[in-house]
Amino acid sequence: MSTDTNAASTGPVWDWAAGHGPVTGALSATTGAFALATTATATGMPPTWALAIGTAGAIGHSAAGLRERLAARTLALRAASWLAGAGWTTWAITTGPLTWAALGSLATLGVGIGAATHSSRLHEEAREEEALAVAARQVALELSADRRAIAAEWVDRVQRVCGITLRVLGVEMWPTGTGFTIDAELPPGGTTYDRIAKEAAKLSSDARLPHGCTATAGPGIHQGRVLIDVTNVNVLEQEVFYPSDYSRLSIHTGIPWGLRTNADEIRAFLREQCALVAGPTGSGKTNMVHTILAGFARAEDVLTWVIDLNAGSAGLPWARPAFDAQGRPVDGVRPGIDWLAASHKEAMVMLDALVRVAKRRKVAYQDLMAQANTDLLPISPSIPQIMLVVDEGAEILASTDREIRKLGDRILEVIRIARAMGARTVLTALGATGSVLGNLMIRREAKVRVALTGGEKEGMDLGKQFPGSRGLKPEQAPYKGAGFMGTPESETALFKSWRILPNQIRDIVTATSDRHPTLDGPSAKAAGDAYAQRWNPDRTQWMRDTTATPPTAITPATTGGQPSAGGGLNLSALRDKQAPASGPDEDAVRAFMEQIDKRFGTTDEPGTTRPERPATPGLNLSALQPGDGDARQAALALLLAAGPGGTGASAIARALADEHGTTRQTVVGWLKSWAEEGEAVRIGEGTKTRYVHRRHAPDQG
Ligand SMILES: Nc1ncnc2c1ncn2[C@@H]1O[C@H](COP(=O)(O)OP(=O)(O)OP(=O)(O)O)[C@@H](O)[C@H]1O
Repeated sequence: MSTDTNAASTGPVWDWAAGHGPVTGALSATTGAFALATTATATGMPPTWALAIGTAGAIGHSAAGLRERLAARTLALRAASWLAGAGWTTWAITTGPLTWAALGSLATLGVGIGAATHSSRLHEEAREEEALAVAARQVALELSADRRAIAAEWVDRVQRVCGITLRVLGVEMWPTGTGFTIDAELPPGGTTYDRIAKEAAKLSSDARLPHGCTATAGPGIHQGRVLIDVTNVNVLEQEVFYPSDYSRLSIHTGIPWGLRTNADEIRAFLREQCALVAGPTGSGKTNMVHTILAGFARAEDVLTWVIDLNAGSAGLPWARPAFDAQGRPVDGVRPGIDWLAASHKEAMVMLDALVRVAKRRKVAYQDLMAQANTDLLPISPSIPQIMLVVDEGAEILASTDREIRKLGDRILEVIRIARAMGARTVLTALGATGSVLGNLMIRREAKVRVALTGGEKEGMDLGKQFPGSRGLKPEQAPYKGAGFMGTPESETALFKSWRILPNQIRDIVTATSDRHPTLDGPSAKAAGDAYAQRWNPDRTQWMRDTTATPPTAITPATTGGQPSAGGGLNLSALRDKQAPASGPDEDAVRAFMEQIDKRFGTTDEPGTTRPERPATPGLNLSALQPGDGDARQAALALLLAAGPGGTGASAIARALADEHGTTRQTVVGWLKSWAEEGEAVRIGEGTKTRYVHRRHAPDQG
């Protein structure tokens, strides 16, 4: 070890940049004065120079102190210190600094300066604290003036509209900035809060609240108090993105599904309940399914099995990032869902396995339940809940087609037998018509209900979907992703689902990969090979076959002579989804490619088309889909610019870090999905792995 290091580790550490305290300040002043006096005596300097220097110092420091707005007392002390030091130095130069009288008086001077500095510092600190307190009092005063104004306004309003005189005890402004709550005492004489509650619409109108905003009264801390929640910002109208906090959730803590009008999160508690999400085409139902899958992916004790006979589209974005172009698992990434069935056959295999799991759990966990003294299987990361999500599942249940009916029966069997054993369902429906809600099992077991209205009135029987809730009108939520939600824990009211885009789904898949549980031993055994092989590349070939749609032989049906929403069994697999040759997606992609071409000079020769671009919009273009973040697009541009040599995740992440704050892990996810989609080619292994854009890939010449 070097001596330098020793010295550094043992000696005091001086911070020459630090300001002076009472001790160092006094030391600095006295040693400075002493040094000047001895040097001046030795060199014969005129003593008046010291006095001139001291006076200049006193003036300079006072000016600086004034700029810092120091107290007059501190300024006087500083000036006095300079002048006293200068006086001593002048005297010492005249009489000789190396006498006992000179040294003694210098020491006394030092102690005096130190003590005075200490006291002036305390004074400065007290002044600063007082100034802060005055500012805080001022803010509080203004705030409470605001609250007083609100209180007075609402006392008048409730008097005018309901004929009740309230005494407001508090007004709490919501941290979300979207409204406030008034806590008030009802007048004596037996007035109840519901006399105000039933005038909600009139109060909202009297307050001139924007559309989608409400003034709702609820019970206070005792029966003589009322809480009035007033929203003044229309959350329903806004596009609110899924939160970027992917913290761990559990089936027991509830899974957030969206926002109330006061911007509070609303959670679905699905340990024992099933859910029904109804929404006509274009209401934002697919988006909502993704936010539901996002919540399940974040939970440490949930495995999600998805059935989507519409080409598996609800589950695909959650599965694909975990597999490469050949369908092999990608290291370190687990799919955000645990099983995906896009065909009738696979759905049947899945449902059979689920019924076997539920039955097996009943036997296998008898001891565990006896020990825990419960008849509900204790769900935990080691015995996870299985959430079966069936897109347009309600229409499957209502179908009269024999084959589809078999699927429907199995879904109903799961709903009927598996509550205690930890398997619940989330079914979506195009419309909450009588044919769906006529089913007793759904009515009884699926009490977590959502109706996405999007302003659609046809087939929207909100009274049937939310029995007991009066006055719900689709017109109240005429926005995509908005509607009503009610659960056994939370009254039916307006709600807005978050918006979620493909790049965020990929982020969530990556971020939650290490937290998904594995199916417990007895269940996995009961589920058998059908489950163990679910991600087998042969079974998932359809996911990579981007031009094929799994055939779904479903015949439109009528139920009890009544056509279901949209006219018969309107499964979207049957809808004409053939996109035009050039849709908005394709246009956006083309515009982006042109930008890249401009920047990197990669434009095709005039007259050449882009044969490698898939002709069908929406296929194999997710790398460039609009809505993907700037960072992702910038990453793609870098990949393209890297040419045939290619580049890697670290290099891209470094280049994006400053502007976009992108992490390497995120870039890894993008590169993997591009490789999988054929947008990029992976070359080399381990630390030598590089990615080359397909335009520069070796086989493209
Ligand atoms: N929560 C939301 N917030 C804002 N806009 C939304 C929300 N959900 C959906 N949208 C908008 O509505 C459009 C349609 O959404 P989505 O595809 O989810 O509807 P859908 O009901 O599933 O329709 P389809 O059955 O035709 O697929 C989206 O492209 C988006 O522009």
